[in-house]
Amino acid sequence: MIRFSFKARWSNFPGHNTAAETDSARRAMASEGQKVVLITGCSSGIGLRIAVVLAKDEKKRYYVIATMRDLKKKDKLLEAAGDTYGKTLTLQPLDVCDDESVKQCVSSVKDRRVDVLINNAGIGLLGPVESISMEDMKKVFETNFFGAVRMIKEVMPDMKKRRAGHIIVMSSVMGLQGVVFNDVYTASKFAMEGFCESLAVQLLKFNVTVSMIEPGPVHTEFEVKMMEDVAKMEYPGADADTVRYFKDVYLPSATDIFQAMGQTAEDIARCTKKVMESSRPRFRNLTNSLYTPIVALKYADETGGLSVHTFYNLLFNMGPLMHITMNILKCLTCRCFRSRTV
Ligand SMILES: NC(=O)C1=CN([C@@H]2O[C@H](COP(=O)(O)OP(=O)(O)OC[C@H]3O[C@@H](n4cnc5c(N)ncnc54)[C@H](OP(=O)(O)O)[C@@H]3O)[C@@H](O)[C@H]2O)C=CC1
Ligand SMILES: CC1=C(/C=C/C(C)=C/C=C/C(C)=C/C=O)C(C)(C)CCC1
Repeated sequence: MIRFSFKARWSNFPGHNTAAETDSARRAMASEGQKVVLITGCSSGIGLRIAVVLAKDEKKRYYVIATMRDLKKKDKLLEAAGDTYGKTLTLQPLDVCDDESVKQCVSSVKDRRVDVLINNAGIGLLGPVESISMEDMKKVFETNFFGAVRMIKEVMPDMKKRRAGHIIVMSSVMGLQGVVFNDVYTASKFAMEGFCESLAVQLLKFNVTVSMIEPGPVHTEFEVKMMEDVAKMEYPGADADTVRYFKDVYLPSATDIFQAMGQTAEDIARCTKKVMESSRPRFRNLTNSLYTPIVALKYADETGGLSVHTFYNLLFNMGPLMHITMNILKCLTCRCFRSRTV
């Protein structure tokens, strides 16, 4: 079992909200006409990049409240944010798994006005189900599903009252299509898709928009933690064949797919900004067109047979072919090839 991230108790961070940090974070205020954007999980990866891209908006249209559960990890964000910190970007502690932390953070926002909520915080979980404890599975749901739900519950009533707002959720292609050995992570993203698909209808009546962003593989800490964990994990409870399929069949294919199809956090941030700025934001937003055919399979055959058997064949019968295909794809999509042809 491989866990990409970890949850920590809010109260375990003595330095999480020092007076100096809070003062400096509060010095900046949203100017009139600026949209207040609250983002969860900004210590690294996609959340960090979205915060920076929005804070650096040329027209200064956004006032970004970048949040993270451990403010000791703020340096990477502040370095990337440069002189926007204290102007269009501010920092707040927030653990999406902690009721009190969520309430405190939203209450610290002037008039509780969050125009755009970006639910980005998330953790992964990979490996044979037999080897994963129920506790670890619950952590994934507590962060990816209940964490986002907790945030939505806190900001939604004010958005409904104001008849304005945009809720954005960092889902995944795994929110639309199951992927072998990602059973629990996939389930948490499916849960989010179902929750938001239902909520979007009610919220439309209040002029509040809901959008899902569905990236495929993205090169972030997520991938780094995965590779680190793979090297040291054992799989108690899983039989030798299953462990072999996971380590020798799935992992090499997943590595190929990351290399060939992987996007950057900057790609996802730009896509998210585009969704925010659209006059009619779409509900679903795949960030990687290479994934469209994979997701389309389930809509082409409502019995589910086509996707289950296609993925089975891709993984177990066409592994070497997939390796070659992914390398060709990697070559075709790499910037150096494009710069030589354009
Ligand atoms: N990378 C990928 O391939 C893809 C990722 N996604 C989704 O994108 C989102 C961001 O992931 P990514 O940037 O790749 O990964 P990272 O691991 O780089 O970032 C995850 C962020 O979530 C934070 N986080 C985790 N638990 C909590 C919590 N309880 N409260 C607040 N913050 C928390 C982490 O904080 P800390 O540093 O404290 O752990 C970190 O800032 C996730 O929802 C993920 O599921 C979707 C598709 C593909
Ligand atoms: C192995 C394999 C696949 C793997 C896909 C992967 C590895 C996707 C990763 C997505 C991520 C990391 C999403 C995060 O939210 C496919 C394409 C389904 C085809 C069948 C074989």
